[in-house]
Amino acid sequence: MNIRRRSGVSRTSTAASPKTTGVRRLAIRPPTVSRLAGPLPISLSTGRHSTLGHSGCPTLNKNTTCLTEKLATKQPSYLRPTRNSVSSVASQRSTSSVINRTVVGARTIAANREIATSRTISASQRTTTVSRSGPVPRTPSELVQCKEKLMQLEKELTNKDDALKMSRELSEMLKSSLEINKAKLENTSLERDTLKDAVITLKEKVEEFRVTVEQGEARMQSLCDQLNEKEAMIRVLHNDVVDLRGQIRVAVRVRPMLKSEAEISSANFIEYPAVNEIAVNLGAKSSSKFTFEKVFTPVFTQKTIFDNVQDFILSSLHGFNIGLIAFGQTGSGKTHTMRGGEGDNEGIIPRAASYLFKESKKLEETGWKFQFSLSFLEIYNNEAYDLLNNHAAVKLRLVSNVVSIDGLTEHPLVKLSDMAGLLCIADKNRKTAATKCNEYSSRSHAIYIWNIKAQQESTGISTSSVLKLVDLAGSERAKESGVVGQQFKEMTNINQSLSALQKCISMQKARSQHVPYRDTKLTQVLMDCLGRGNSKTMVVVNINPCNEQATESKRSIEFAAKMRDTHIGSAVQQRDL
Ligand SMILES: Nc1ncnc2c1ncn2[C@@H]1O[C@H](COP(=O)(O)OP(=O)(O)OP(=O)(O)O)[C@@H](O)[C@H]1O
Repeated sequence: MNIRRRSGVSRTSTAASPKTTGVRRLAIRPPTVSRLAGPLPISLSTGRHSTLGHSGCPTLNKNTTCLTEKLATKQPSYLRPTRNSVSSVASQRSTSSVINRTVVGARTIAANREIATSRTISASQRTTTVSRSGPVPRTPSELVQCKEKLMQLEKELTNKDDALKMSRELSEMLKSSLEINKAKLENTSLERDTLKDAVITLKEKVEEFRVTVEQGEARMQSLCDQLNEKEAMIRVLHNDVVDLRGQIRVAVRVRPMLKSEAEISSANFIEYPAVNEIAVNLGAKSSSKFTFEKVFTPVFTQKTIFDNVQDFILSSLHGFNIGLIAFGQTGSGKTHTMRGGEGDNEGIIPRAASYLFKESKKLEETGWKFQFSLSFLEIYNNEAYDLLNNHAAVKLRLVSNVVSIDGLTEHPLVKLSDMAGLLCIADKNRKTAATKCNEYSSRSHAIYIWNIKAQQESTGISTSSVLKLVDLAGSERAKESGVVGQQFKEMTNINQSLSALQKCISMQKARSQHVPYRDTKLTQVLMDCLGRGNSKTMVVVNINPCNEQATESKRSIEFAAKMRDTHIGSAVQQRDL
């Protein structure tokens, strides 16, 4: 009976439709609507819970029922029905008792399920005020719908629960990440402070270093200035020494007798009374003694010869024009002295190349920079030819007392091996010319012109100078040699040029206003090395020791003595403007 009375109880949801159920809306205040979302097994007349749990729905398990009972006993006041709702329910009781029994059973099951699941709903979900209940199911299909809805709700609930779990986990992760970041931030702040301190220390050190560098630079500049001064002083002293030995220095070199000569000749007209003295004895009545800057006896090697001329050659790097001339009769050893052979037999020209490269490297350490270039000129029958350009003819011009050679090729010398290549070309061109004319090489003057440009950035000084290494033609006298025709012409030209050379040097000695440099091609080419303001000259007179050549040898020595006595004022360094 109790059950029947209670079976007329309508649902307590706020969403219950009074029209359908005949139950007036209960004044239920949220907050935990989700708990109350399904129909509850509550007797509206007594406010007590339904006891239909087990009997109304056999499938309902015991636990769920107990839960329902617990909930019902603890039902809050806002779930209790009003008086109006009770009377309304009573009027409906008889007509729908059967349905209600079923419905109530179903509602109890649903409510129990919902209550059971609602316990896991989060606090946020509990605040929702939406009612999930619909009209009370009256038919089995409605019941099924109700069940489906319930399942759907449960599913949603599970999903939300999962989402909540994930949110919680995420929140935990974010929390821990926040903690880590906080810790990191604190570390970063500490590091930043440490770095700030380090930067300040570094700045101080940089400043100290800058000051030290400035002081070092000033010291270095001062040392460089001192070095430059000393280097300039050394140059002056070096050139003073060279000048003291004479602006025109004359040396005599007597070559040894060749094996072939020794078989048919003897060499006893030359004597060496003292160091740097040579005596020529052509008989009891004709004996002469000469003194020179140097007398190189036959025992002197190619190396010792060069050692004696290298300081002279060095002056060319200091901005002075230098002329080193090999004079002598045919076969006296001029080419051997200047060009020489291979290895130990190398002459002055290849040795000068090595020396200039070596010395220029040393001077580069004091800030000097050098540029070298080379030209090879040949003068034959008073005409000039380029030995590095297929023996092409070139023209000499004198402009304001400065010689310029039109068409003469100039070849840069960057490294020592460049010189060797150019020497080969020159030798080849000379040989080719020699095949056309017998004894050609003895009849021509070969002039190796080494152009030197120097610059010192720190002082702004720049110089340009030239080193001319000359292998003159043989100096025989035409009349005495008895040659005729082409050979006579050659010999005449040779002797004219050699006489002009001697004349120019003599007139320079006499400080003549007019020195006839223009007279021959040879003197034109050599004029900047023959006593002009910035020049120094050295003549090596080569002597054939054989008695048969005694007269010609004596003449050569006398020629040398005349040049030796010539005095030319001190040389002046050739500075660029
Ligand atoms: N100091 C020396 N030691 C050994 N041999 C030498 C010496 N000087 C010259 N000779 C040799 O003597 C010969 C003639 O020398 P060289 O050709 O140099 O004379 P030259 O004066 O240049 O003659 P030319 O005027 O005909 O060119 C060569 O065979 C050379 O090798």
